[in-house]
Amino acid sequence: MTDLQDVVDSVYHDLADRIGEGKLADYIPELATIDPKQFGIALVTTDGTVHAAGDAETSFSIQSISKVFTLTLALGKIGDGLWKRVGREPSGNAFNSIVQLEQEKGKPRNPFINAGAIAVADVVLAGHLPKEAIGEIVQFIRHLADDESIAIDHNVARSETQTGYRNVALANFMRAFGNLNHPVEHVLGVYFHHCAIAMSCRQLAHAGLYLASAGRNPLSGGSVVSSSRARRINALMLMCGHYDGSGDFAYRVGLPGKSGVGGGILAIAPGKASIAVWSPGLNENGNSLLGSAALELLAQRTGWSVFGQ
Ligand SMILES: NC(=O)CC[C@H](N)C(=O)O
Repeated sequence: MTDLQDVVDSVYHDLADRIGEGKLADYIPELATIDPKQFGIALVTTDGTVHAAGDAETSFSIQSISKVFTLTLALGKIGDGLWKRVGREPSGNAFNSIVQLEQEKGKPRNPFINAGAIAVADVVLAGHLPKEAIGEIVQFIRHLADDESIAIDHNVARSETQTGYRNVALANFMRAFGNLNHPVEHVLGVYFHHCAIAMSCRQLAHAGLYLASAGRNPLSGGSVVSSSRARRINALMLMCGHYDGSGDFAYRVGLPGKSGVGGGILAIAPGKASIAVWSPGLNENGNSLLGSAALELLAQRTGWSVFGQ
């Protein structure tokens, strides 16, 4: 099968019977109110052509997928200095685990587990008020997606601020080790708000295009990062983007990917396309169940795994 729209349609069609499978991320009360029977796919090729199916225009909470964009901003600010604060190794633990943080003296394993993303938020916050840092992140994502309508879902941000006790614990732990430079409430304000950004699959696939195009975003026109930085962000997504499910995702899909507990996944086929899938039901690792299945079929049918056909 060569026509990409046919591939996207066939993936949607073959999984349509399973829409609604998986478990909502009910530890964030606002996410427990989402209708689980939704499923969207959007694929944007490096020349900007869009192929979509299902609920590809419906906004959802991008949650941890936002960590790809905050990592990109933090690397832009302090470059390799970031790696003094955050590691580059898979954690083999759940996204909100605290166990390694004590053994490794407050240095999170990677920028995609919650602790690592909280340290990244601290870097983005430097020299700003929290609302300025949040504004910078939203503006960056709007620029990448070439879409000014992208915004924060304030109900989700409030819900997480009220119930994010584990993140408060992680942040305090890092602050005790001297790995946060700003007050915990400020850093978490930035973190909770960037996790609460709402986007559709189509917007998200657009925003990720720089990672598929050697650091350039053909839609917004310019260079976002160098090609070597894009390659490295992809490497981190491949190794760490699905937490303790990263090995399984690499085995089944073979593409750099970043999941979020809102049920979205951004996957990158370098040189070919940026792909966003969304279905709110999660598997046991907190990754979209149908979204992972969709990417597995898509990778099979396009032959796009980074490990060869
Ligand atoms: N894996 C995720 O998407 C987790 C992000 C969520 N905001 C949290 O901190 O728990």
